[in-house]
Amino acid sequence: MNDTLRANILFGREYDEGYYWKVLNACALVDDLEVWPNSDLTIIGENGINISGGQRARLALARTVYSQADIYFLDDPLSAVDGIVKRHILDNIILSTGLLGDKLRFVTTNADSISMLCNQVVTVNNGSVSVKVQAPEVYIAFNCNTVPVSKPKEGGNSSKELQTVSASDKKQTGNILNETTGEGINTSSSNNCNADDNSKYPKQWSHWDNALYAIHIYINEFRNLAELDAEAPYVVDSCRPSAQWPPNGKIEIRDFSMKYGVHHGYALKNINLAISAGEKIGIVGRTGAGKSSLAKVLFRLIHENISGSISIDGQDISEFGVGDYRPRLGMIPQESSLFGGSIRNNLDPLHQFDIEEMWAALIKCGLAKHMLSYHSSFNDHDNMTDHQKKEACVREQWNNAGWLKRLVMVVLNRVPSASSSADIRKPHGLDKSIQDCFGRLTSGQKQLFGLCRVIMRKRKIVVLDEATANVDLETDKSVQALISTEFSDCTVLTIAHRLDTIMNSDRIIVMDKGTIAEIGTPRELLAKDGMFAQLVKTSDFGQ
Ligand SMILES: Nc1ncnc2c1ncn2[C@@H]1O[C@H](COP(=O)(O)OP(=O)(O)OP(=O)(O)O)[C@@H](O)[C@H]1O
Repeated sequence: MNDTLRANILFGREYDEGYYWKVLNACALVDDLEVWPNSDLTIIGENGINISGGQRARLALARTVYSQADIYFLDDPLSAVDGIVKRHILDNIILSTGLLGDKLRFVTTNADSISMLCNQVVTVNNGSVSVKVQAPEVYIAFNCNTVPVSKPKEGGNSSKELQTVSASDKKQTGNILNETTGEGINTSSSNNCNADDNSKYPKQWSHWDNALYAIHIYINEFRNLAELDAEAPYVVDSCRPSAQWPPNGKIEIRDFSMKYGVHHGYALKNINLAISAGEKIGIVGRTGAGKSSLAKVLFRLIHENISGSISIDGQDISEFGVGDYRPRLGMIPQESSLFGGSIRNNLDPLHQFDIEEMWAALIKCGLAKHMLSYHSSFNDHDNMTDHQKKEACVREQWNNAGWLKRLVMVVLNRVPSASSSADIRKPHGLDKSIQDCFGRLTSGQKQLFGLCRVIMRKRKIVVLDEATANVDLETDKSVQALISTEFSDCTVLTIAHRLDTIMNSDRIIVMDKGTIAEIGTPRELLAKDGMFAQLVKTSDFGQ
């Protein structure tokens, strides 16, 4: 909700100060409060737009823990946080030593290191289910000392100050974009919340209250849009990138600092960084450390309260219009957005690519087989020969062509052979709606679509922001292998909590409180035995 952090956690329940701070501490949220202008009374935007992915996940966890239910379903609650915070949450919430220690807990996970700690493991594989009852591994509590137990200094608790913040907390364009395309928080369910469509609202609210609340949000959204600061110009006629820009992908960041608002702490503080063309960089750090903020400034999503410069291949990026600049970089965000409509329109809304390119990308990302699985000729797309795949593309092109294009295809001898009688456009070609082909997409499948889009566009600089956090380890490995072949000559910046994802990087950056705390090859950083080594020790990778 567009309300304070506290209201988002209480969610209509009474404020029990002692238990509330216990929950905040157990969710490792106390540290985060230091950089927010009004501690736990800071307004977090609709869908948690003002906070990081890991902070959103921990807020949802705090809400459900605060509700004191008897039975908990925690849907992959730890995938968005780093190893140290993960341990903290296991100790303080999920395991027998934690706040939920005496409750029945169902936890979905793709990490063996977590299932090892459970009494029963239900494995779901291709629709079949197996159950194993086990003695949980003895867990040695990890003393991470990350969070003070006391509540932080009382800062801006007066409603007056609250008003000040909400009035000055104007939205950035990037946030509005995120907000209109984002999916909102997946809260874990508890028996104190309505689990239906109204789960967003406190239980005691009537439908009228809900309707009024919705209208309130609607009006506020318009107000926010009206108050939106003008972005940098879309196109600057005197400085336009050539079609091939950037030629190499070398990045230089000098003395760069950024705040999300005048009342906020620094999200990025005095960043100095030189990345060579083609280098593969892993970016890690505690949740809220500034990793996504670094990606945002690279895409020029933040315009105010910034200082310093960023250049790519020697060109200061602030000199370009944002409309010219942003599409030159590739990005797979924490949550890829898809919209209703055909697969074709989702991959290529501007109709810039031909069908072969789209199919090739879908095949590489392992999505094509879903689309073809019902078709008799292509029951198992993985088993199709290259020739058959090519035939499928030609058939698709033929099916979609008007008479003139078919004529051109005849002249170019690109007519589908009689043997490829399958009309793959119907019912499972690119014009099929995403929903019809995939039903409800998993977050992992959405990410694969994001990858598909980037593969088609072949950018020299690609940023992956927790792109594979929600896919299982095996898929993550194949995605990483795909990235290393597809983007071998590109500069790739990979933000990840899961260390397997970035262990093969040329260099690793460890971020901490908006600064670059460590930088070096994985080997150098391990030998240094600093923050990176600590993250490795606390991660599944370390085990
Ligand atoms: N739009 C925003 N407005 C205000 N503060 C923000 C906004 N986005 C992020 N922040 C704050 O900036 C800090 C850095 O956030 P960022 O998203 O860069 O962290 P992160 O390292 O990517 O975290 P995570 O691993 O949880 O995704 C956090 O304290 C966060 O609360």
